[in-house]
Amino acid sequence: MIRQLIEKIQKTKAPVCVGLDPMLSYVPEHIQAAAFEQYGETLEGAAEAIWQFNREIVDHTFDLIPSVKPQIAMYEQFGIEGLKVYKRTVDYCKEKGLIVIGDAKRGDIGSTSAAYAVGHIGSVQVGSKTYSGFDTDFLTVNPYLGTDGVKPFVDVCNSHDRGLFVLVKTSNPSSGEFQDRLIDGRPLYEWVAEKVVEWGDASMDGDYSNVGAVVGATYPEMSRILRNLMPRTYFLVPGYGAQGGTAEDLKHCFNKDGLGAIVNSSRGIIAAYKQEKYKQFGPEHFAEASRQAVIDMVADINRVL
Ligand SMILES: O=C(O)c1cc(=O)[nH]c(=O)n1[C@@H]1O[C@H](COP(=O)(O)O)[C@@H](O)[C@H]1O
Repeated sequence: MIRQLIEKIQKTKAPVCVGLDPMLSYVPEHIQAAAFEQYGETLEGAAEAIWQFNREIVDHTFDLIPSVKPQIAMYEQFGIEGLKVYKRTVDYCKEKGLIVIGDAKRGDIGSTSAAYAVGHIGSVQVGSKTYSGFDTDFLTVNPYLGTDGVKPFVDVCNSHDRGLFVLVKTSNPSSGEFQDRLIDGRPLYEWVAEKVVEWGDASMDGDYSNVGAVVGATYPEMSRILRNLMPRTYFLVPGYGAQGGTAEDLKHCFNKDGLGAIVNSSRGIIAAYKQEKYKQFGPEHFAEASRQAVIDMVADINRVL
């Protein structure tokens, strides 16, 4: 699967991923009003509004980008109606030729991880039939439970040619609280990085492994160390834009060939029309603002590669 992602990155010349993290407050009034008119101010109405919002953003950006990353929490807040829109969004993006990174940060004891893996990137047996529940191409995974919590994801990844991005050094302000703690003289994120390499050894797909790593854009010095420790691991890099990460901060995430990382921006793209820089588009043309924000992000990143 990583091979397909890389091919799309090369074709679009855009090592970026649009984060489909819709909050209702980002959805322009006219879309909310139409959805509420149809379904009332209900969870269904909210879900319809975020679906219409997502669809327009995807329609205005799919030709520029290789991938999207829907964050499942934004859908789960609307319960089952939200989850239906998560799935609808995944399917729509795949129809448009995009690689879909499901951001669910799953990880549990082995048997539970196996069920998560089946539901998100694998397939489930129902009598004589098999079904792929969410059917995303990649899934984000939390490695806190250790090898037996991660292995079921790797197994499904190998059997279904899918990919993972395992949390190694996250972008948030408190990420150092545990991740930077020294164990036998080395920070925890380095120990995790070595495990990610080990877990991914049997999942090579071309020059890179299907088992990737999440490395936040907000800690550039650490990304330099991690790039050296994990030369054949693809990085999913969140934290650009809304969290303060800049193009300069991303340099170390990439290998010399310009590959090795895909940079996510969610709010910076989907809520671009709310920023001063893109205000001229107005809420009616929010998706055009998102398109311009993608064009600007790609140019900004390519400038430092
Ligand atoms: O796994 C992730 O994608 C992730 C890891 C991390 O370290 N930091 C991080 O922000 N994310 C996700 O990346 C997205 C960032 O959103 P923006 O800050 O709006 O660009 C959200 O969906 C986060 O859940």
